[in-house]
Amino acid sequence: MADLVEQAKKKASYAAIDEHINANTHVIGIGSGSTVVYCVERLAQRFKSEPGLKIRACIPTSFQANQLILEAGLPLAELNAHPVIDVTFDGADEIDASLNCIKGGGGCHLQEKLVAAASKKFVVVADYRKESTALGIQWTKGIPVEVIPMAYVTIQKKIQGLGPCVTDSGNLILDVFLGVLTGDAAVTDAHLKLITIPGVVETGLFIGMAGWAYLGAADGSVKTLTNVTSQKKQESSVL
Ligand SMILES: O=C(CO)[C@H](O)[C@H](O)COP(=O)(O)O
Repeated sequence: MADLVEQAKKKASYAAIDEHINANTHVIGIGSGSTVVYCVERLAQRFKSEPGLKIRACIPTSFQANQLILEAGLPLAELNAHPVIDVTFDGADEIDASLNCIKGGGGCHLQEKLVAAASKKFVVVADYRKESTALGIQWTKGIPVEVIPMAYVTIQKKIQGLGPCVTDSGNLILDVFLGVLTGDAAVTDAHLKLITIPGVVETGLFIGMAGWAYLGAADGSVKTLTNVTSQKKQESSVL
């Protein structure tokens, strides 16, 4: 089982890198979690063996991603130096039919969302366990919500989340279960309900950002899902 899941993560990651990295890809966002490890592995293989690739900068979304980039010998840079990213690869905790995602199971969703929002293309990589018809079915631990420490108790009274854990930005994470979110409107409502509370910095709901999802299956195949509306919105929002 564990081997099948790791194989699925690897196959999905390799397919995503091979389809989205070419001679015109210069700035790449690197997400966080166990699946993107394989993206960085494949990226480094190609960077070292294909002189035609002109990768100038890899932008991390966490301390973990920072170290992955450094250890792979890829060029590390920060978002402030490269505010427009060609493509970002990231994992997800759950992905619905519109490619809306719950992210932040690793506590990195604030920086992940900043990098995703600066990217012309946002590509999600995951294994078969993450695909869902509605958010909240597969990932039942709740939506990760990043809050500033001073507001932790007042916010917890309002939304009854479980936590906290400390993020790379020095904030706290509360996990808030709002039930099963069926359809784009329900996902947006849940995000708005949380983000409008004073002291909430970001939610783990990534709405209309992912244009592609590569999902590794247990049989070794990779399923590709696309959302053309999100692709266009994402590309136009960073230009
Ligand atoms: O959002 C994330 C971290 O904040 C991760 O991308 C998400 O938790 C998926 O991780 P993994 O690839 O290990 O399943």
